Amino acid sequence: MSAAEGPLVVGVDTSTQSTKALVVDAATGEVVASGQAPHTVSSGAGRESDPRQWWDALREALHQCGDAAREAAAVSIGGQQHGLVTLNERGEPVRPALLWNDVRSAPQARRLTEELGGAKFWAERTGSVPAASFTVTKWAWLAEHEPQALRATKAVRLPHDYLTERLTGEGTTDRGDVSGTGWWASGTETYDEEILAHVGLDPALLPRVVRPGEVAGTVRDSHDLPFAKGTLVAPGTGDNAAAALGLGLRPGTPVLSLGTSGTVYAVAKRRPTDPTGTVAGFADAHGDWLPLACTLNCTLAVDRVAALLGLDREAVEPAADVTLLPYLDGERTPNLPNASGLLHGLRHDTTAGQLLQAAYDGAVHSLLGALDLVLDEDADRSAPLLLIGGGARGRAWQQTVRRLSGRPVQVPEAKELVALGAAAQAAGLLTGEDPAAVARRWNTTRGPVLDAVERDEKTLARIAGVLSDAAPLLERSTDAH
Ligand SMILES: Nc1ncnc2c1ncn2[C@@H]1O[C@H](COP(=O)(O)OP(=O)(O)O)[C@@H](O)[C@H]1O
Ligand SMILES: O=C(CO)[C@@H](O)[C@H](O)COP(=O)(O)O
Repeated sequence: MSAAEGPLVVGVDTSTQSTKALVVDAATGEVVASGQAPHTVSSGAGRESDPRQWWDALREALHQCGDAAREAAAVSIGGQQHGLVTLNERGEPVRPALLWNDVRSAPQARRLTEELGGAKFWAERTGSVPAASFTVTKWAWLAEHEPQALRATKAVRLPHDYLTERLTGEGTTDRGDVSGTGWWASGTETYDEEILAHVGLDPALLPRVVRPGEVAGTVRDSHDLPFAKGTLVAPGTGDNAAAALGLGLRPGTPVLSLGTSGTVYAVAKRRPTDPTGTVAGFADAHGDWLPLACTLNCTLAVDRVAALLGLDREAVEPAADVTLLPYLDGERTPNLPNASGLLHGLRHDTTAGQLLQAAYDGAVHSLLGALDLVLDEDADRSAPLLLIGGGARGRAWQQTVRRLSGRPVQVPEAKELVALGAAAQAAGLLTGEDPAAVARRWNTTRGPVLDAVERDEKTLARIAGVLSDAAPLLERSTDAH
């Protein structure tokens, strides 16, 4: 037996690149054991993963946790948002999942927006104007390109739903993750029958939306994970909503997450409805809202630039007048799904380190541009930004965010805030507490605060100028994609 004070809970983050599992003492928040296993994502025009890999990675991550995982009294799965998982009558994937960063459905996003009353209609109805990331556009893409796969589909799930269902045997989701589908009406908190009918998706194929604090099910008999039959399973949620829980986030505190995606968000009491489409009006996993802006090019794009230059990711030099828009995967914020990377201002004396710094600047510029839009008017604009995700460990990321935001930056010591948030949700099931209050009790935001420095307005203005002048080029796709 472990020496934990309280019951043990397991929190999982099944994100784009890997699945991470934490075994956490529900009384103290101490991480008793952890594990991580990678997934593969297809390259080329699309971004797809086989959902069965997520299960295998979960099994491997739990195996790394050793005996502690066997003692878990409750478990919760947080996962990458938006991915379209299509299952046949046996619950097997019909085809690989289409992921959030697959921009092939950009034409469907444009078409659906126009066909159903325009951007304002979508923002009012679902909280968001659908971009290529949203599940509804992926379903429309499948209908057009693979009608046979559509016909074989007997259940539609999100990534976290898929794993939860394999644990419990029941098709469930939660309000946080379902709010990123494009077929959930955020005003009424129900599936939107008009939108579903428009895209030819039978609501019977969709999972039940479990309420915050409700049990999604219990671990069933036949599985190959170390959990005992009957272990409680929490609703789970999307990864950003899980991190919000994991930080015990209160309204108005901004978060910047640097992972495969870059995201900026805050908890809000008011339901977001941004008709420009910059801010997605997600629900959180708690009963409030999570206005959020997301970029497709963050740590992977900058690491790629470093690799091309043959540099360590920390080998930056002050960026001079060179601008690099690192839109290697197309971009969502700003909405340029066909874009590719763009370099401007290269001179004989430009160094590789300056080019690398320019990539960081380009990635952070997009996120900070959306920061004011996700905050309510009464939010304190001088409060520290909470910096999380794998990139938050990097000094170059930290310094770039400080310089371009002009705000203090707090870097929590806790590394896996998505998995911690899932663990807090599982703990809340056992104790009846609000999961965000559990996370506050665990003191998950503890970590150094880096003072504010003067905001680098010159660099921000230069990047904005290149972005605006290069608009026609950035809207054009290259031949290969
Ligand atoms: N010490 C570090 N400095 C900078 N970046 C890092 C560091 N450690 C990990 N990363 C970056 O973090 C990314 C993974 O972040 P993570 O939040 O786990 O991603 P995701 O949840 O999207 O799979 C990797 O792409 C890597 O570039
Ligand atoms: O699409 C979004 C948010 O809308 C992404 O944030 C995904 O949820 C993927 O997350 P990571 O794998 O980067 O954590």
